[in-house]
Amino acid sequence: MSEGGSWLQRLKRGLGRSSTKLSEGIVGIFTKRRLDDETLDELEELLIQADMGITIADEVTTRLRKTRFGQEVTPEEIRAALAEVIVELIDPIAKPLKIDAKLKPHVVLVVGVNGSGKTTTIGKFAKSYRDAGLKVHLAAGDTFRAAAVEQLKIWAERTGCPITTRPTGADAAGLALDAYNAAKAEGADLLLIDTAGRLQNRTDLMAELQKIVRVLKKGDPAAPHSVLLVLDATVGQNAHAQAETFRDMVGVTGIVMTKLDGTARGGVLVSLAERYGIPVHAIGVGETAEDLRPFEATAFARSLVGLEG
Ligand SMILES: Nc1nc2c(ncn2[C@@H]2O[C@H](COP(=O)(O)OP(=O)(O)OP(=O)(O)O)[C@@H](O)[C@H]2O)c(=O)[nH]1
Repeated sequence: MSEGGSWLQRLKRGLGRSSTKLSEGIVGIFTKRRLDDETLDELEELLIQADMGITIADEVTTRLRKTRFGQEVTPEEIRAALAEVIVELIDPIAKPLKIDAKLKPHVVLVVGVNGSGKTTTIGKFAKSYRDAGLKVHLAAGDTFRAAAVEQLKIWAERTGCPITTRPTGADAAGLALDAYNAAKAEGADLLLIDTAGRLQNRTDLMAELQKIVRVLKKGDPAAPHSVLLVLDATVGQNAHAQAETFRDMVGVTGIVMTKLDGTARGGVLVSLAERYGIPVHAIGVGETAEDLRPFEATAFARSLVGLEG
C-alpha cells in the first residue's frame, strides 16, 4: 500500500526496487575503479539484466567510452549519464492520452491480460477526464467476470459516469456497440470500454477482441480511436510479447504500465519504448488509482536510476 506523499515521492518509492538494484549494481562496479573495458562490460551486463534492452546498454557504454575512458568516474556520474540517455529515448513517447472532443464520442478500447490493471486504469481516466469537464461513458465489457462489472459500476458511481452493462456471458462486441450508441445519444465526449483480460496466446480470445473492433465500426468506421494496452511491469520481458501480439491483432495506440512498484525490472518500460515506439500515457506505482499518473520522462528516468530531484 502507498502511504501518500507527493507524486514524486510516490514515484520514487514505487520505483525503489528497480532503482536500488541499479544503484547498488553501479556502485559495485565503479567504486575505486576506472572506466575501462572490464567495467564497461559489467555495466552493459547490469543494464541488460535490468531489462533496459541492448540498445540502451550499448548507447550508454559507447557514450561513456568516448568521453571518460581511462578516467575514474563516480557512480553518481554513471547514473546521470544513464538518466540522460533514458530521457532522450522516452521523452518522445511520453504523451498523455489526447481526447478529440469533436468525435463525440472518442472511443477508447482498453485491452490487456488478466489482472494487469485495466479496471483501475479506466476508473482513474474516467475521473480525470470528468474532472476536466468531459462527458464520459463507461462500458463494462468484461462479460466473463461479474466481479469486474461490479468493480466498474463502483467507478461509475464514484465518478458520476453512466455505464453500459450486460449479464455475465453476454456478447462483448454487442455490448460495446450498445455502449457506443448510448454514449452517442448522450452526447458523451469519451467512451471507455473495458474488456476481459486475455492472454496473448489465446487465439480465440484475441479473435473476440478483433470482433469488438469490427462491430464498433458499425457505429463509427474510425472507432476505436484509441486502443490502450495495460501492461503489468512485473511480467518483465513477457511485456514485449504482449505488446507485439496486441499490436498486431488490434493496433495498440498507447500503453499504460502498472505495478512498477512490484518489480526490480522497471527498465522494461525503457526497452519497450525503444523497440516499439508506442506512446506511454500513464504509469502505476501502487495499488490505488492515486498511484496511476501521466508518464513523465525526466521524473521517471531520474527516479529509475535513483537520482535526487
Ligand atoms: N502494486 C500495484 N498494484 C496495482 C497497480 N495497478 C493495479 N494494481 C492492482 O492490481 C489488481 C488488478 O487490477 P484491476 O484493475 O482489477 O485489473 P484488470 O486488468 O481489470 O483485471 P481483470 O479484470 O482480471 O482482467 C488490483 O488489485 C489493483 O489494485 C499498480 O500500479 N501497483
